Amino acid sequence: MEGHPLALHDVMFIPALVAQASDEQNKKWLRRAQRREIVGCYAQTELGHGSNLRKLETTATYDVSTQEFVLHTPQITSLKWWPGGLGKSSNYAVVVANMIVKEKHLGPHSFLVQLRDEITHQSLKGITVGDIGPKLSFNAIDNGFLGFDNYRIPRTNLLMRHSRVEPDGTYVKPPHAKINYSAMVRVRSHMATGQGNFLAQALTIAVRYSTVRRQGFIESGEQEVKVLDYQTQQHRLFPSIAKAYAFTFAGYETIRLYEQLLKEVDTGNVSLMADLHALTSGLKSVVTHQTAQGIEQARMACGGHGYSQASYISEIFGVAVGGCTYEGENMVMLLQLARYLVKSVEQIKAGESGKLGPLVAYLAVKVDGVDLEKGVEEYMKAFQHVSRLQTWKASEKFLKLLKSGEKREVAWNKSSVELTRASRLHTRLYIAETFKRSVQEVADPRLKEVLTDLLHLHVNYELLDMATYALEDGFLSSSQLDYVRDQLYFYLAKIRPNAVSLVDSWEFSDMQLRSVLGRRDGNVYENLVAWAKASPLNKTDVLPSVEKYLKPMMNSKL
Ligand SMILES: CCCCCCCC/C=C\CCCCCCCCCCCCCCCC(=O)SCCNC(=O)CCNC(=O)[C@H](O)C(C)(C)COP(=O)(O)OP(=O)(O)OC[C@H]1O[C@@H](n2cnc3c(N)ncnc32)[C@H](O)[C@@H]1OP(=O)(O)O
Ligand SMILES: Cc1cc2nc3c(=O)[nH]c(=O)nc-3n(C[C@H](O)[C@H](O)[C@H](O)COP(=O)(O)OP(=O)(O)OC[C@H]3O[C@@H](n4cnc5c(N)ncnc54)[C@H](O)[C@@H]3O)c2cc1C
Repeated sequence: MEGHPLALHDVMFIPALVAQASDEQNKKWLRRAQRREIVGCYAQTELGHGSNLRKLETTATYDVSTQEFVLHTPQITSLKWWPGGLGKSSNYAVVVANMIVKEKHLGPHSFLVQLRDEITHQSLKGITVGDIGPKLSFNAIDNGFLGFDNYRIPRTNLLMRHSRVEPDGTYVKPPHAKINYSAMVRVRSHMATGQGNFLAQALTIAVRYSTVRRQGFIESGEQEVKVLDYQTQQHRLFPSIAKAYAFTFAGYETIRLYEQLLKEVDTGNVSLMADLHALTSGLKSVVTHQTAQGIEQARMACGGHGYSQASYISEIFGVAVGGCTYEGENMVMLLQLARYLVKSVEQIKAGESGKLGPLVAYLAVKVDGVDLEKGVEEYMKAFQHVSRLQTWKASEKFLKLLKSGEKREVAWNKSSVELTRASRLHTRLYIAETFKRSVQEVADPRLKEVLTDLLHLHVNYELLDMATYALEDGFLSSSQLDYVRDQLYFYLAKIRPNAVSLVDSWEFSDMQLRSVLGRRDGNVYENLVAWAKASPLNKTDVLPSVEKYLKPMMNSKL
């Protein structure tokens, strides 16, 4: 759970080679990487810049006389900082640097760079590399720093699948300006399933424990109730169970789209890039945020024992919450999706609705009201309405500021909170729609019934959560919201008998969960005592600190 020093080798180094190195280059490097003869990482972020890639400072200047690139770290803020596995484990890196050819700055490009000797593992001359120190979590990964002192690499180490520098310095442009960002898009495409998995782990622990823990009464009776029978406990946990499934379904779709994109790009078709970038930017942001919230609620749902490391939920939280930052800070990525939404509104205003992609076509179609009692389809229309309303509102605000003479960037900044709200609503609509579609495709009728209950829970929970938007223009009435509330409570109770099966179906082993509270056999109390007894503080009855500090204090006459 704390990560693995080779994680980035698999998650980013190899995928960057697959997507960005030419076939010829990969004949040389990929097999070696796959066999782990060389170990690599993805070195992009710098001490001074992570979000704004166009301002990366590491330079790769082409020297036509030797046909080499000279990598250099001009100042302290240009040090690579954060890359996982960079500090100690990797002997190679895909380094993203600002490429300069014939004095022309050509923007961020990726290079394969050897950092350490393959035999001794010592860092090479011209390379400064090390670990950045302990972090909130992921402490089994050596996130590192890296500096170059006019370090030379062959021209052929520029990853040349999509763009090239010829020996004479002629630059051949890629088919899409952002094609070198593909390793990031890949990770973002995988993050919804990865985060769904973290959420699922925390929920398995909390739900299982909530059937072991008995405290208080609902009706006066002989035995105290399992805390899972409290409506508040169900409200805390069950909507997150639905989300863990929803995120997984949405993630399957983005992974499939990424694979499709890879194939299409190889045939020169880059049309999917903008759509997938917008989609994964929003999805990674919403999913990581909601996952972190869900895990924290799962911890609190375990009361005092949730706070103990024996629950293991704090570890899961630490790792999962990193996703709000890595692969693009969430606000920054929500604003990337917002660009796409605003452009869509501009297209509609220009009478070009026909050109809108399928995920944003709803922005052009107004709906006057919904009859929620007719079922999930009507909820989708309500989600579309709130997303459309907010997207138009935020876009109009931005466009009005522009018209009033504000500079584009200033107008954008002044509209950015509203824009991020639009991005979240659009993404939540996407999640609900993929959830609905995925459940419709389930063949087993009993499984479909349980998942349909979860879907109903999800849409009612979500609509209530975004109710202010729907009330704002009178789209939903307060009696409709009462209906949504009643439905929510109905589905909480309906899901209760299946809650343990729903989390058990994820099939985490005790070894994976590492949680005393979430044990499959439910023997929580005996094992909490055993876990406490194993604490290093309990190795001796009396600690050395008694003689050293406590006694002098207790015996002091002052
Ligand atoms: C839960 C973890 C899951 C991870 C799983 C990964 C997959 C693994 C699979 C299986 C393995 C499972 C095992 C899991 C084990 C887990 C182990 C631990 C994993 C830890 C992983 C940690 C990895 C972390 C790595 C990193 O963080 S790398 C660094 C990431 N950095 C960023 O993301 C930087 C963010 N910034 C940017 O991307 C860019 O700066 C920007 C914000 C996009 C802006 O770029 P730029 O300035 O160049 O462009 P703009 O001017 O803003 O826009 C101009 C137009 O370009 C369009 N655009 C931008 N980007 C793209 C793109 N990528 N594609 C297409 N188009 C793009 C933009 O939309 C603009 O268009 P316009 O039309 O509006 O003009
Ligand atoms: C666990 C972990 C693993 C990582 N692994 C890697 C790795 O393997 N390789 C790698 O290269 N990097 C890695 N990183 C770095 C990571 O990708 C960056 O930290 C991340 O992209 C955020 O960039 P930043 O640190 O520059 O944040 P900043 O941009 O400095 O963010 C600070 C604040 O500024 C705000 N902000 C910044 N720009 C804007 C804007 N335009 N509009 C509005 N608000 C803005 C942000 O929203 C945030 O609130 C990792 C980071 C972490 C935490």
